[in-house]
Amino acid sequence: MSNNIILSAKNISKTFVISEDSHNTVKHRLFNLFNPPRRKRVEAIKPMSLEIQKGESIGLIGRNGSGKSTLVKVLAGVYPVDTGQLKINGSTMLMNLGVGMSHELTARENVYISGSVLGLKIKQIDAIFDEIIDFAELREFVDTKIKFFSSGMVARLGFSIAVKAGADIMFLDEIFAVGDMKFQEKAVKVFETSWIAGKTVILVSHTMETVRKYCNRTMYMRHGELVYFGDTAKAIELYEADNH
Ligand SMILES: Nc1ncnc2c1ncn2[C@@H]1O[C@H](COP(=O)(O)OP(=O)(O)OP(=O)(O)O)[C@@H](O)[C@H]1O
Repeated sequence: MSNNIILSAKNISKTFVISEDSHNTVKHRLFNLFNPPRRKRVEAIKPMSLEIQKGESIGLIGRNGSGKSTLVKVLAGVYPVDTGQLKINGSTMLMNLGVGMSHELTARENVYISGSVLGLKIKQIDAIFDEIIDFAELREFVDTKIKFFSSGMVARLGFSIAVKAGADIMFLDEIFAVGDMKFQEKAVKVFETSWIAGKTVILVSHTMETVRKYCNRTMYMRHGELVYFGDTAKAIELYEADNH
């Protein structure tokens, strides 16, 4: 892998097998004993190859169900690939509605666990702990189990950890869609500071303005296929043309 390439994927794919269970009442099940529910294959990620350079800010767009979340989960190592190879040259962090957070643990415990997963030592986490909690505006809830948090509060905690502890590659799945307006403004501000400069970011978003503003290249997905990966304006144009 060349020095500047932080992520390289060759022919990766991911298929889910789901059962189309229409037999969900007792009556249906009894009358269909010999006619089990059918299994359906969903090719969430059709074979694709891509390379991302260090420091790039990449947009990921596409309609609901086109495979965006599955792709970031595969690239972040949450799901194993079915085929192909994935090479990552650094630490990764996936931020969406609380993925990676343990709901039975408190905000404090989650900060320490996420920090260690990101490779920080306890002392390093101690040093940024207050900043994380204050940025997330969760001081009052620091010792509350996050299962009692709203989804926006969980997202705020995840985003604050990302901002303060940071991984080499940040996957941000619809982070601007969660959190209240005030927090969204704060999240956007982070993007406008130098934070984004040293990081490699993959931003999943349905808001074209955000993608246009912050992403130097963009991937457009349709039905699990990577239709286009390149210039952001062109990707948005293709997406909008398909959805007219
Ligand atoms: N864990 C899973 N098990 C089975 N099928 C799944 C799973 N996760 C996703 N899928 C299926 O894979 C396809 C792609 O879903 P995915 O969530 O990646 O789309 P998306 O582009 O992120 O959608 P959205 O914009 O709504 O978030 C969909 O058909 C979905 O039903």
